[in-house]
Amino acid sequence: MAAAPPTDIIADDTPVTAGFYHALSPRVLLAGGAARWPLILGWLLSLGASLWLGVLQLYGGWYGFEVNAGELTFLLSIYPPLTISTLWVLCFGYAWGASLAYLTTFMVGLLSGLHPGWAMVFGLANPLGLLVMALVYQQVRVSFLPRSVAALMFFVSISFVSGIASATGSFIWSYYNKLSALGAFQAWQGWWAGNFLQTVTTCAPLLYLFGPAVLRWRERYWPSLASEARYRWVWLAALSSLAGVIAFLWLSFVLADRSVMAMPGAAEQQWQQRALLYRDSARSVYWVMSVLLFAMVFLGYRFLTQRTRQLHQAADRLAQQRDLALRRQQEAETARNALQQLNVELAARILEVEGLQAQLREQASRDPLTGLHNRRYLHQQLPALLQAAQQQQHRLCVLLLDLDHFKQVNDHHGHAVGDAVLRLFAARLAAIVAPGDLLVRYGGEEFLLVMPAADEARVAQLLPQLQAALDSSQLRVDSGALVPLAFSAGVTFGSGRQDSEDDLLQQADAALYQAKAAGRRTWRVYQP
Ligand SMILES: Nc1nc2c(ncn2[C@@H]2O[C@H](COP(=O)(O)OP(=O)(O)OP(=O)(O)O)[C@@H](O)[C@H]2O)c(=O)[nH]1
Repeated sequence: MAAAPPTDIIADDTPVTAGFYHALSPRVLLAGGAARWPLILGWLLSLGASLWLGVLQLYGGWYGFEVNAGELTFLLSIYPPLTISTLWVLCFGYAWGASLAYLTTFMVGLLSGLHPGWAMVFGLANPLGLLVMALVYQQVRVSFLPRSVAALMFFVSISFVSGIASATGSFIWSYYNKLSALGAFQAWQGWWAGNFLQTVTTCAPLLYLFGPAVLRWRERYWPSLASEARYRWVWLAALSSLAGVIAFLWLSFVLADRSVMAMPGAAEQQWQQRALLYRDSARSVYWVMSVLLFAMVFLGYRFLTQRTRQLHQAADRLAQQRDLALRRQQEAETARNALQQLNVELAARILEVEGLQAQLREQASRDPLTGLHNRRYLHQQLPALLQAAQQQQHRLCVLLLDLDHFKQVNDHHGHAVGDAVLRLFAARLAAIVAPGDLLVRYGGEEFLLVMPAADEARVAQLLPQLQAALDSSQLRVDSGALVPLAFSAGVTFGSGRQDSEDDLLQQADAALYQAKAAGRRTWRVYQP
């Protein structure tokens, strides 16, 4: 046995197993489901049982219990097929139970001798009552499993309204059988009261005991969430209930009135009988009205609480969505800030990298020993200097300077002294360089000086000045000996034609060769 749900009113997404009306439509059934055939077989068996019970009743001649309420005597009608079809309506949907009720009543009507046309109309009574029940349960979402006092009270109230709607069949019956007014009145009383009591006393316990298991079985093969209550047909449910009540009142009074008027005789005793009939019928109406009033108030209350709860849930959902949106916004803000920070850091890193690249470029163009630019730098700069000289139509002066007998310095005093000599020579050279001149360490002990604006006179002044500076440098080694420092130089001003870089370098080299050949510590100018 399933545990009782915590409350009989549950949110919209409550599953069918909690006992909320949710029709298993033929469309769903056609779509499949492993238990499709067992379900159809069950329905056919129910139809067979209904017919069998109906026919048994017909031929057994038993239609219910006779009730004596003072002057009112009526047959409390019992109709077993109604219980079976009500259970089908609640557990599987209106169509299942209504079709079952209609077919059974139609067949029983035919067998009882009703004209087929009348039997067709007669069969509609119970489906009408079941419609009221299905409609109310669909719209006001209260569990039809009577597993709480509230759910049971609700079930009783709906059974009453449904019973009255089902009792419309009694008029067809009375009309067709040409019953007297009193007979029709009795039939009507017995019919609705019977329907009502039968539903409450049979369906409620059966639903209580077996409902959960049946719904679990259904849920296993056709899992579905109860559809959302939209209150679209609440007015219809309310109207049909109201129509049932009005019909009940009207019929009670009209039928009682007709019954009394149809009573024969005018003796005192007969008048007394009439009065008693009126009294008893009025009393039954009061009772029923009390029950109805209670049911209406209860229904209205359930409806309102349910609606309020839904509105609360909707408000909560909205608040949650708003909070979520706010949180998202804050997260986006944080992400944006972080991104901006990253951008700033990235820009700083790019600057750093650019600085490092410039540093690397600078390092790559420098000679680490002397700190002068290197040959690589010369080849980067010389084309521009040459082009500028050619455009301005002046001669470019290129000097190639080479230390004399430098190998001996290395050999006699060691490499460290050789390095010191190279640094000293570079420093003296740098001292005579004018802005705009280009000085590089060209090779081991070779240096190249490009002077865009120098002429022979300037060279003739500069080189002796450089030798003098070297002579006065007095580089003394640990042994106390002075290291002799002299250089030779080859100078070119070009060949007078369109010289290339290589031409100029070869010319300077050739002039240097001549200077060396001339005994060193001298310089020569290239003669084209
Ligand atoms: N200490 C030191 N020696 C170097 C460096 N670069 C080249 N040398 C040396 O410079 C010397 C050049 O020798 P040579 O080409 O014979 O020239 P030289 O001895 O000066 O002879 P001439 O040029 O004909 O006067 C070699 O012994 C190289 O090892 C350097 O960076 N440091």
